[in-house]
Amino acid sequence: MSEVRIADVTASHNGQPVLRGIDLHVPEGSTTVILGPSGCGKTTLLRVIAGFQAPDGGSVALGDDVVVGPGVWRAPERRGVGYVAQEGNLFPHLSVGANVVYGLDRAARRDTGRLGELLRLVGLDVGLADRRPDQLSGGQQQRVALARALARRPKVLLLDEPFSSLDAALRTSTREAVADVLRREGVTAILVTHDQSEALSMADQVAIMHDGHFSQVGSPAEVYDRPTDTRSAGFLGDAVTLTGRADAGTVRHALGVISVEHVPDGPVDVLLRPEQIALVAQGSGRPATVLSSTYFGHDALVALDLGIDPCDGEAAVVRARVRGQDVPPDGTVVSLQLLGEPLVFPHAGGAAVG
Ligand SMILES: Nc1ncnc2c1ncn2[C@@H]1O[C@H](COP(=O)(O)OP(=O)(O)OP(=O)(O)O)[C@@H](O)[C@H]1O
Repeated sequence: MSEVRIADVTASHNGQPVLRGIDLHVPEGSTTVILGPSGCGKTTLLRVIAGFQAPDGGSVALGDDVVVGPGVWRAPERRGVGYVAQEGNLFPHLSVGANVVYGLDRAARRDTGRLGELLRLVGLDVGLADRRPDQLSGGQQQRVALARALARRPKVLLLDEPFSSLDAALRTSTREAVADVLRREGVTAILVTHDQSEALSMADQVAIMHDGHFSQVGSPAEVYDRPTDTRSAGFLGDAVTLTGRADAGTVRHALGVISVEHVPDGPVDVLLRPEQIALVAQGSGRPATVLSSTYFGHDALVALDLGIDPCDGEAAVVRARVRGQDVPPDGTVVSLQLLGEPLVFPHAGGAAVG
């Protein structure tokens, strides 16, 4: 396995720019998860790394090997890149075993020990080797696709929304099995997903993509706790954005007043996570009225009406996260308290200040 270094990669489709200067370092043996809205360029980046699409500029190196760059073009089959697509793309007419060893040299294809090892590695019973893919569940098919990609001992593994076609329960168990294989085998992997919990639970590093570039790259905790702008914050986890006004070292917003440093006077956005808003005993916090709740079992999000926000003269509504058994009925008047420090950004995007 090798580290991946991507430098200033640009790419387009039919003359339309899609990737606008991508830099990324994926350390050897680690998993980077790319998260971003539909159409922002995630698959295009994987295709450039795999060699299915030529970039307009920039370079990609796998270990010491530059596979594409100025004057360099390595064919996809010579890059040592494994690719697992959304649907697995198994050959429907071949058995599971034949799918896994497809593309290996003749000796390796005959080596049933190696086939058994690969199937066990991804948590599949060796007895499934003679079945056809349509005789397996969706989750089993994705594991076969992973075994096939790992069979060639790739330098790097690319996974493009590999769990998106699976139902919730199968998705979680397949994701855990794949994460376990990646860790145990020390695989260098880049995984694309739309699923925030997938990103937070599988990644050593999360890269948030918007409009063909990364707006933030960092550890899951960094990206969740210290997003660099309100858009990235909204993309990874639930976010509450309040308008506020900075004035001589303080920011006034709908839930109170906070002290800040280095924030120019004027309008700001105040960013919180719903778990930073606590419902406390009546009369001991800022009053609010429960509008509605969305129940998730272990927890719930409660929409709360704060009335007219004096900062902008508009109705302010925030969402707080509470335990599943603590959901207040709609219409109840509750008291709110802020936990921890909110982040402050210049109004309408930009880097965090204060
Ligand atoms: N073969 C193609 N020809 C023309 N345009 C394309 C082609 N493939 C992708 N695009 C366009 O390039 C942009 C980026 O597409 P890409 O598939 O990389 O996005 P994505 O972030 O992976 O999206 P999704 O999350 O929906 O899979 C989109 O606007 C898409 O319409």
